[in-house]
Amino acid sequence: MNIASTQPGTALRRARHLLEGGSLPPAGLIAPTVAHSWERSLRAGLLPFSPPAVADHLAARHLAQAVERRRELLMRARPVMDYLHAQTKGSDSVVILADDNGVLIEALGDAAFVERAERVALKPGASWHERHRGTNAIGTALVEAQPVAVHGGEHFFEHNRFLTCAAAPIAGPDGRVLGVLDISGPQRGRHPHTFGLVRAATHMIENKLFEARHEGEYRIRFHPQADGIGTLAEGMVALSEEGLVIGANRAALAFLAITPSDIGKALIEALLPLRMADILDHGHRHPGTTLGLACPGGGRFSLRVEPGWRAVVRPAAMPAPDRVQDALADLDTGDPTMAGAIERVRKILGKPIPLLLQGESGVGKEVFATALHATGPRRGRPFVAVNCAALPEHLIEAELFGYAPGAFTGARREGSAGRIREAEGGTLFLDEIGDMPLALQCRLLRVLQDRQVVPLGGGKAVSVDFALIAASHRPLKAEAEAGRFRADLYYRLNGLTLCLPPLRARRDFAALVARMIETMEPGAGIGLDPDVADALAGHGWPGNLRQLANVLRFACALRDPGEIRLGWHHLPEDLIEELRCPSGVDTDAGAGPATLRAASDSLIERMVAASGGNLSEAARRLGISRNTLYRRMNGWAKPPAPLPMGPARPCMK
Ligand SMILES: Nc1ncnc2c1ncn2[C@@H]1O[C@H](COP(=O)(O)OP(=O)(O)OP(=O)(O)O)[C@@H](O)[C@H]1O
Repeated sequence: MNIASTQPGTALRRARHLLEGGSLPPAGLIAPTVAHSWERSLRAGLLPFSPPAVADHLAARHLAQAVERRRELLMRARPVMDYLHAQTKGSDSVVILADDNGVLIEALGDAAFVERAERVALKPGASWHERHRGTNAIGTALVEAQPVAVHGGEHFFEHNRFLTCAAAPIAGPDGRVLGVLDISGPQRGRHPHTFGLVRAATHMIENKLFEARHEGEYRIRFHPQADGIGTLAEGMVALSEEGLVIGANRAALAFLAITPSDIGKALIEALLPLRMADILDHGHRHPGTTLGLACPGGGRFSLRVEPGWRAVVRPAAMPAPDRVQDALADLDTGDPTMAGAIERVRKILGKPIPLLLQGESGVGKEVFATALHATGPRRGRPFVAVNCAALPEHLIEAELFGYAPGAFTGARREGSAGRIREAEGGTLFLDEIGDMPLALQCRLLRVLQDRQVVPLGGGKAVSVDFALIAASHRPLKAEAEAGRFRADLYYRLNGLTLCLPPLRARRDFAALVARMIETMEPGAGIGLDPDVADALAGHGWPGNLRQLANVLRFACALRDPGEIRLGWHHLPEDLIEELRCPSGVDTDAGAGPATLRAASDSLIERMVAASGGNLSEAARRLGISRNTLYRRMNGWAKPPAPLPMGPARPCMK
C-alpha cells in the first residue's frame, strides 16, 4: 500500500514552489512516490504550467479499438463500477477505468463534476499516462504497479490541482496488469475511505476475471481462516490436471509467496503439502466441503477444491476408485444426498438390519444394492436379485420359496431350492417389492421372521441366512397406510430406509457423466461438448440414470474413431426433441422455446425460480458453474441482479 498524499500543506507548498522553478524538492519533503513521479515527469520534458497536447486524446475509432482490446476487463469491471458509482453518488466524483496504456475507456460520474473533469480531459479517450499528464493517480499507479492516491498539489500539472484521485492497477489471472480503476473528485471532497474502496473493488474485478478465465479448471480456494473462503480476501489458484499452477489471484500469490512469473511453472505440490491426486479425489468426492491443511512451516490453510467442467467432463484424469474394496465410494460423485445415503448405509454394513431403497425408477436402486453387497462382508457370497414386478403372480411363490419335486404341473422333476435359498450367506435383493401380491407378502413376512423357508408342495423347513435389501419406486409407507401393502411387512423391511434422489435433483451431473463415460469407454478420454453438457445438465431426465446411461452409450457408439468430444450430432433424435420441447411447454401454441438454446434458457429460468432466485443454488442444481449461469442469463432481456459488493461468493458460506 502506498498513500502518497500524507504531507502537511506547508511542506507541499514549498515542494511545489521548487517544482515550478524547475527543481526537485529535497528528500523527505513530500511522499517518495510523488517525488519520484515528479522527477519522471520533468525528465519526460513536461512543465507544470504547460497543458498536455491535444493529440493525447484518441479519436473515436481508436477509442473503440482500445475498448475492444479490453472488452473482457470492461465487462467484469462494469458491474463493480456501477456499484461504486451508486456508493459515491452525490459526492461529485467520477469512477474511471483506464487500460494498461493509461487511456480512459469508461467513466461514470455525477454530471456536474463530469463537466469539470472533462475540461481537464478526464474522460474516455484521453491518456492519463504519466508521460502525458505527469504525476496523477492513474498514470503513477501504472508506473509503480501499486495502488496510489494523489491529492491536490501533488498532481504535476497546475490545472489538475483541484483533483483528488485514488487508483489501483487491475491484474489479469496471469498477473499482467490489464488496466487501472480510479475514483477522482474535487480536492475539497476528499474522503479517507475512497482509497480502500478502490483497492477492494479492484480485488473484486480481479477475482471475477480469474473465475471467468479459469471457469473450467480445477480451482482451489483457500485462506488461513475457514471463514475467509468465499470473501474478497480468499486465495484462488487454478491447476492443470498435472498440478501446474496455471492461474493465481493476488491473494494466492501473497499466501504462496510466489510472483506472477511462477504461474505456468510452479507445481502446487511444491507450494502446499498436497498431492494432486488428493486434490482431484477431494474435488470429486466432496466438492464444496472445506479441508484443513497444516503447512510444514507451522501455518494453516482452510481449503476448498472445485472441479470445473473441463476437468470433470474429461474423465481420464480422474483417479479410478478401488472398485473391489469400496464399491459404495464409487457411487459418490459429489451429490450431497447420495453422499449422505452412502454415509448412512455404511453404518449398517455387516449388521442384520434390512435396507429399504426408495426412489423413482432408474435412479440406481439396484446399482446401490449391488455396491452395498460388494462392499460388505458378504461380498464373496451370492447376490440374488428378484424383480417382483416382472414375475407372473402364480410363479413368484415358487420362484422365491422353491418347491418339492412334482409340486405342480410344469415344475422341474428334481424340484427347486428357490431364490431365497440361493441367496444363502449373501444378499437377497427384492426389487419392486411394492408390486408383490398381498397373499405373498404374508408368506415373505413369515420367512423374514422365522429365517426359514418351507418349499411349495411340502418338505422340511430350511434355515436361511441372508442380508435383505428391498426396493420400490412406490412410496411404501403411503401404500401401507392406504392398505395396499402390509403394514407389518413394511415395518419388517424398514430397518433403514434410504430415498435415492432423482437425476434432476442431483448436484453432481458433470462428475456423474464423466464417471459413466469412463466406465463405458475406460481410458478413452471422452468428454461432452460444453454446450451439450449444459443442455443435458438442465434436462428433466424422467428415466433418471438409466436414461442418461442409455444416451451416453448411444453417443459413444456413434463416435468416429479417435473422436473424443460428444456433440449434438451424437445424441439420439428423441432426446434432441425432448430438449427442444421440454414437457409442459406447448410449442404449437407458439409460446414455447423454438430452439435448443431457448429450451435450455427455459429450463434455467425454471430452475432459478425453483431455487428462489438463488443463482448459486440454481447453478448447483443445474450442474453448471455460476459463471456459466451468469453468462447465459446476461443475454436475457431481464438481466440477473447486479453483483453484490460483499463477499464474492456469499452462498458458499
Ligand atoms: N451410480 C451409477 N453410475 C452409473 N450408472 C448408473 C448408476 N446408477 C444407475 N446407473 C444406470 O442406471 C441403470 C438403472 O439402474 P438401476 O436398475 O439400479 O435403477 P433402479 O432405480 O433400480 O430402477 P428400477 O427399480 O426402476 O428398475 C443402470 O443399469 C445403470 O446403467
